[in-house]
Amino acid sequence: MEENPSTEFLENFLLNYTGGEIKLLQTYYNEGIALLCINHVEKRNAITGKMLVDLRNCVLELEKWENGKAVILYGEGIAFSSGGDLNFARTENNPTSGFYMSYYAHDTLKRFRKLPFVTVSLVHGPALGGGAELAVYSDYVIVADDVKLGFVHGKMGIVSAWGGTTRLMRIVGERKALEMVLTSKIYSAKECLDLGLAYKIVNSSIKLAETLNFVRALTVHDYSIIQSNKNVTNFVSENSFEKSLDIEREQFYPKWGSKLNKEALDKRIKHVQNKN
Ligand SMILES: CCC(=O)SCCNC(=O)CCNC(=O)[C@H](O)C(C)(C)COP(=O)(O)OP(=O)(O)OC[C@H]1O[C@@H](n2cnc3c(N)ncnc32)[C@H](O)[C@@H]1OP(=O)(O)O
Repeated sequence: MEENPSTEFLENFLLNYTGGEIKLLQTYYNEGIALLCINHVEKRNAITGKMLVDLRNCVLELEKWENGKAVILYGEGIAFSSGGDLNFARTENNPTSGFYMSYYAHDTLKRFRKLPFVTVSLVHGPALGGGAELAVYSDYVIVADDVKLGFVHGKMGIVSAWGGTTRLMRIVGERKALEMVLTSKIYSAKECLDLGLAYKIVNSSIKLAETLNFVRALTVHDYSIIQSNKNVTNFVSENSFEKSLDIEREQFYPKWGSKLNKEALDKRIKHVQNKN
């Protein structure tokens, strides 16, 4: 296994797994607000290798945005994200592939955390496994009233792949984070709010409009003020954050392709049952 794989090597590997896209929408750029859209609707916004590459390209583009103020990460269709693509999980079911995926995603998401903009995840419907991990990377998690959020990795014989436990602990504290990852429980909007994971609940039928209003209220000042404030808050404990991601990856990748993981992947997986 290459311990410091190049970006080019990792992208060639991940781009074998196509489907879906993550794209930047400039609809509200005039207000300093970017939309980062997860779109793989037919697979409940499962994140393919190609979508991890898309995400990185979006983050690289955002890094160049001089007068930006905020980014809203959201999912098209009826889910925020069903997590890592099970096609990739079943095909690349070995620790080396797990290491490569995790290494690449960590690097992208560390860059996302360092953006000098207010970041907000608008989370609705299922947000499971890697989907829950992506959700907690933002400064603020806004949940719609239909959210079903769960760190279901344990049920899959793995632990978090993309740094989600490190982020989760920072948001909800050690004991609540541990409870969430140890139980793999699926949380409702009210439970997310009570945990301190969600900052606000929005109505699922007008969720983007409500989230935009929340973001507008936070971004009334000039972009230079917002970015300076974000540069300060981003800096605080950055080193321990990055070190913790390294440890999280060391725990994750040997479990990718383990006996437990294989047994879970061999089953028909549905973490949330439809009511009808
Ligand atoms: C990074 C590590 C990780 O993320 S580990 C966690 C991986 N994620 C999962 O295990 C989620 C498994 N999926 C589910 O629990 C359900 O599909 C959820 C998301 C609750 C949606 O249920 P429901 O609305 O009834 O839809 P469904 O099950 O019929 O699925 C529709 C189609 O989407 C697919 N799908 C779903 N999740 C994934 C996924 N993670 N990767 C790839 N495909 C996924 C389903 O297989 C189904 O596809 P198809 O229509 O049968 O072709």
